[in-house]
Amino acid sequence: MQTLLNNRYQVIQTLGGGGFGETFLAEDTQMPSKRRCVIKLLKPIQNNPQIYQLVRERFQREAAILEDLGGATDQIPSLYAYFQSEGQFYVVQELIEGQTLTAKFQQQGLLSESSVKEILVNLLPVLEYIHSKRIIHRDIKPDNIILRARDNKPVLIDFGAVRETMGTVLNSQGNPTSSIVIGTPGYMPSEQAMGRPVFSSDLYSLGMTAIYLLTGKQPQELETDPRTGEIIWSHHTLSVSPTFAGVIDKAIAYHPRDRFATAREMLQALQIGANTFPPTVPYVPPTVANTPAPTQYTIPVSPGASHQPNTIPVNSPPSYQPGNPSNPSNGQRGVFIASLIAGGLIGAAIIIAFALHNNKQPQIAGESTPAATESNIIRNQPQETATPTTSDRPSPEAAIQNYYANINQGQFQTSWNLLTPSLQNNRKLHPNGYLSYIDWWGGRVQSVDVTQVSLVQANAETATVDASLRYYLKNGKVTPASVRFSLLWDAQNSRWVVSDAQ
Ligand SMILES: Nc1ncnc2c1ncn2[C@@H]1O[C@H](COP(=O)(O)OP(=O)(O)OP(=O)(O)O)[C@@H](O)[C@H]1O
Repeated sequence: MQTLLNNRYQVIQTLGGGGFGETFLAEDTQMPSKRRCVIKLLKPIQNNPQIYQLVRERFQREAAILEDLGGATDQIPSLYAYFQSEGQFYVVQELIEGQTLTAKFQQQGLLSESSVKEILVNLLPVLEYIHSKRIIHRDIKPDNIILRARDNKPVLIDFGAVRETMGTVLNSQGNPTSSIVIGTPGYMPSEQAMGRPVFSSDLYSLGMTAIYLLTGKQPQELETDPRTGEIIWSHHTLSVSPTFAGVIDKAIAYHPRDRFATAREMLQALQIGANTFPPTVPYVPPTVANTPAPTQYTIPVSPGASHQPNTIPVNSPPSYQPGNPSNPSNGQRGVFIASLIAGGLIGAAIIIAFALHNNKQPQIAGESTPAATESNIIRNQPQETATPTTSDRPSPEAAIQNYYANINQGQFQTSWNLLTPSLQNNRKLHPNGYLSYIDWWGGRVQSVDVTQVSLVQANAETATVDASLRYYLKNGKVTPASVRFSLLWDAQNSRWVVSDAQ
């Protein structure tokens, strides 16, 4: 019989091993039940003091975290003991009987939306708790979540990578240094890869885990949108609702600022997001034609070379100058339109924006390019509104087209990010923020046709555009609308963003 570890633990089998250690299944011979446990051995490399120090810290950290956290929730293994023996470090912890999400996927293939949602809903409170302790897990991935056999609850393991945000490391000058990069490529967001994880880094990793379960694709196998940097994944699954996809998209947004700020927010989004909340705004369609919804509207979109990969709030928005109301005849359209706006403008003219932009053609008002002609772009006051310094910008009309093109392509996170924060936070339009937005655009609207776009005014910082839209709703109805958009020039990202719609 093998000697007992620490005179107490009988190793039964090896569960895994990595660069810094090994994990064993063992039996506690000093407990009456001979209960089984998991022992993690961390092996420092003796001749490398830096690594020795890192491993030692990792060991102590995992033990302390498990002691603190594991006692408070049963979805984190409890710490049973930790000890040092012959220069090696051991952590003894609760054995979670069940299978990792990786094993589950390998056994049963793709998981359904409802199964994945259940996992997220059950895991997010654990993350909320960890984050409330100012701890970032940093290595959430299918391998580190075990579905417990007895109740199917997800249990989070492997706390060797956690970073306590309070425990910033100081360098020799006494300045805080960024933490050592720990995490799994693909599952960790870019800020974490740069050594600066934030709480929403864990939400990103959880979102990537969900995508793996829904699509079977590892993060490296997924494409990204060259214009926005966002990950494109939903076409790999046929059975995910736009609302659920929207929640995951928000979790995995490239920039932390575009993600859910907290685990609770993401949890609420999942709980509310089951299409149970009312439409974005109450609306009565002005006219309804019973024409069938068209097949998926597709618009050629060229990657715009000058477009930055991500969304940054617009800097100091200039004050909005309302233009003349256009087509004021329809008294019902206000609220409806507002929701639309928020939702999505675009349709066809991306072509124009990019064609014009890429060709570096000066945007001479009144000059009609072939693309513009195709898209029925009209400029009402061409000579007066042209801005001499903005000749190589995308046109405001094209920005509106681009907005709706994103919606038609299901890129709701991207279109949402084309709204100014104040429009995003407009509770009349979006009572539940982004959730209301995706509920409307993803849940109820099949596509939007931009039948006409006309420039009302433009200067270096603001523009006003009138658009005629046609909404093809999922219930088969078709609803026309006229909307006046206010746009602001976002110099940082070289694009127009929508600040208002009426
Ligand atoms: N508390 C636990 N209960 C049940 N199984 C566990 C527990 N902790 C780890 N395991 C399993 O042991 C195996 C090894 O896990 P562990 O995460 O410790 O090592 P690793 O993944 O090889 O290394 P790393 O720490 O670098 O991620 C995995 O299959 C994991 O699911």
